[in-house]
Amino acid sequence: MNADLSLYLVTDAALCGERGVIETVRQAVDGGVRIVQLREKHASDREVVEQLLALSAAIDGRALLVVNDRLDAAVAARAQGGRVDGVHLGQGDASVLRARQELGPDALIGLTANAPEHLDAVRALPVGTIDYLGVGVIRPTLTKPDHPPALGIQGFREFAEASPLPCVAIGGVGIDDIEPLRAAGAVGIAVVSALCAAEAPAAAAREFRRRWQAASVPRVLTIAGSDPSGGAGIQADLKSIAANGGYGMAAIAALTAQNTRGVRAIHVPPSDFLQQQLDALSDDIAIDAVKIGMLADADVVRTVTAWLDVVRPPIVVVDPVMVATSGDRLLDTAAESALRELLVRAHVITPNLAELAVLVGREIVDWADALAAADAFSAQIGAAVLVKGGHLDAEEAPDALIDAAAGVRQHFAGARIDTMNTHGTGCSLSSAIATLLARGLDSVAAVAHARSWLRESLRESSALAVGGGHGPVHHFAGLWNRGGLTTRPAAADVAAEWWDGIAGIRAEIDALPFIRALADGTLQREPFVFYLSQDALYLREYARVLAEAARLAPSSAEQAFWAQSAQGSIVGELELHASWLTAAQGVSAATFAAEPAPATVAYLNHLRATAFDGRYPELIAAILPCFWLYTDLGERLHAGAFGSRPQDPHHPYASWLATYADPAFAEATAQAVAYVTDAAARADDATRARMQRAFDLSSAHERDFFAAPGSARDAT
Ligand SMILES: Nc1ncnc2c1ncn2[C@@H]1O[C@H](COP(=O)(O)OP(=O)(O)O)[C@@H](O)[C@H]1O
Ligand SMILES: Cc1ncc(COP(=O)(O)O)c(N)n1
Ligand SMILES: [Mg+2]
Repeated sequence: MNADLSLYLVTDAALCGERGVIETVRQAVDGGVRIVQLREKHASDREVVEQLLALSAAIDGRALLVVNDRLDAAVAARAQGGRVDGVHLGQGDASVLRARQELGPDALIGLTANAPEHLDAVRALPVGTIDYLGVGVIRPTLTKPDHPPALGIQGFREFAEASPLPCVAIGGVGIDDIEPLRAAGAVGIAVVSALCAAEAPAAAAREFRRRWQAASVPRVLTIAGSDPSGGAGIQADLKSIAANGGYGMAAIAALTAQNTRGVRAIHVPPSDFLQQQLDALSDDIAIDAVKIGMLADADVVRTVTAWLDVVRPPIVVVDPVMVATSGDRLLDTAAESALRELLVRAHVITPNLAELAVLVGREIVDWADALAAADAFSAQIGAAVLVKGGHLDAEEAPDALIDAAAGVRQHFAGARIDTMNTHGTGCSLSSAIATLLARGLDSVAAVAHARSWLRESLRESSALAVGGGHGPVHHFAGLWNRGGLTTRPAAADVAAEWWDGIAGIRAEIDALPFIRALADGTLQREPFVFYLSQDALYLREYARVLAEAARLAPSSAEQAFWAQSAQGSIVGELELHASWLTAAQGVSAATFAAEPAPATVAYLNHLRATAFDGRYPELIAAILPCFWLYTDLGERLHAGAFGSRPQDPHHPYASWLATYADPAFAEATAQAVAYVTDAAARADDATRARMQRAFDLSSAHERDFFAAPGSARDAT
């Protein structure tokens, strides 16, 4: 059974009040009710038949219609041309076997059940006698005064698990029961008072529907053409649906032989084969949204239109594909008038500028003109029109959603992304919108969300290397980046990986006698002065390397950052000289040999060689350990690591300990880490690997630099 029972309205004339049952149902169906049960306990058969006919007209195929108990009225209403889909019977009502016999195999027949013996009775019936069970009550309710004991969510779950048939939850269901009931296996929820007694049944239904949709994965069908290169058509649609949280299905309307450069051939299978694909789906699967793309010719368009009229999917998004990005025609000119019949059945259509011009039958001169045309066309077809500005000759690539009937005129601004990879953007966008609508977003939110997803996929498209023409967008860029699946990691992941990668070196630094003695103040004056002199020599050259990074920086912000760091490094050198002179009092002359020690030379040679190569990413990766390791060590020493006592006025190296715990230095380090790891995240694999090597090497040099002064502890 494929019937959509998700939001099931049971009528109650008393609760509908002056508005009446017919009008209440009309509004509730506007809001997304999928099945209506006329429940009329006291009216005569004749009156029930009349009501069914009126309801059938008001629903107009947008939802299913069944009648409670009155099998004869259902048969009579059908005989008078009403669309009555079936009956819902209680345990004491007419025989389900007789109902099946009189209404035929396609009718929808439901049965109320709430006890284990009811399930035994159902199992004893021939397969196909009943389509679903109405299971309840869930909570005590006034609309069924003689109701059995309430099942609650857990009782419903146990019942549904034991049931051989789909179960709709009924009786006292409130909006907050939707998620738990869906999780408990409900195929739908039946509501009486929350809709019948609502001040605005459409709005109430919309909210129920939204909550229902949000509680599970929507089933989204694309009817479109195949693009074997995977960037547009069916293939793009399925990726887009998956990337946006839907379960994707595809009925192939046409096949193309195309790649990123153009379309070579088109093959259109007989339209009755498309019909078979569509029927196979709708006979078995409740479809939450349909996206329609390339339809090739008038026969195909008419097949889809007729199928929509039977199935009435709750969401229909049509991308009126006429011409591919490459300029090739994807729809017969003869099919354009048939397309109009399809568009009036859509909820949202997504023409690009050229397609909009064809649809309105006139030239579009500019963006303002496009909006005016979309406004008129939206009123004409009764659907929302998303005009796409991808083909504008402008710095901006704006879109606008215009729904004349609903009074929606939403502009979406966005700077044009500098890329050739726009193959399939229209297909991908419309599928994303269909999926997000099916997830319960309203149209403006769905478009906004779909656009920001598409923009990210466009920005990241360079990660793919597909063809030499207009390449595809990277449908899963966001997902892979966030899930750590990608070869392009997030910056934070790079930072974590690199830092972990030097864990061994960091442990070796921590274990150095120099560090330990520095921390607890037992370090002799001589190795300390040696260290200061080497640090001063180092900083002078480090400043030049930083200046080189500033010269190579790709943005002025980064340029300024490295230039400021260079200046900071020079200031640091001058300060070291001053403290060195103070500290050196009483130190033997040999220690003042202001020649760079081997470890200093080695470190500086590595930095200068990297700078000389002129590759900015590697250079800043080589620069980073001096920031990062010092900040880390300084902060830990400041916090008392290894017995350091920075607040102790008698600690001989307290001022040194303070320098490296400076918050401004920590801030600069965070910025440096961000620049470097951002660059690494954006880089290709080979560059990122070279960056990490440069970073690792500098870290090892840091360790050797700390090791060089030796360990002699102060004897005093
Ligand atoms: N270079 C680009 N930068 C940003 N957005 C773009 C770019 N090219 C297309 N888009 C967006 O992609 C979507 C598809 O638009 P468009 O190219 O006009 O339609 P189609 O792909 O059907 O020809 C729209 O949301 C549009 O704004
Ligand atoms: C099978 C098929 N369908 C549609 C398009 C249009 O692509 P776009 O999304 O770029 O307009 C295409 N090139 N191929
Ligand atoms: Mg398109």
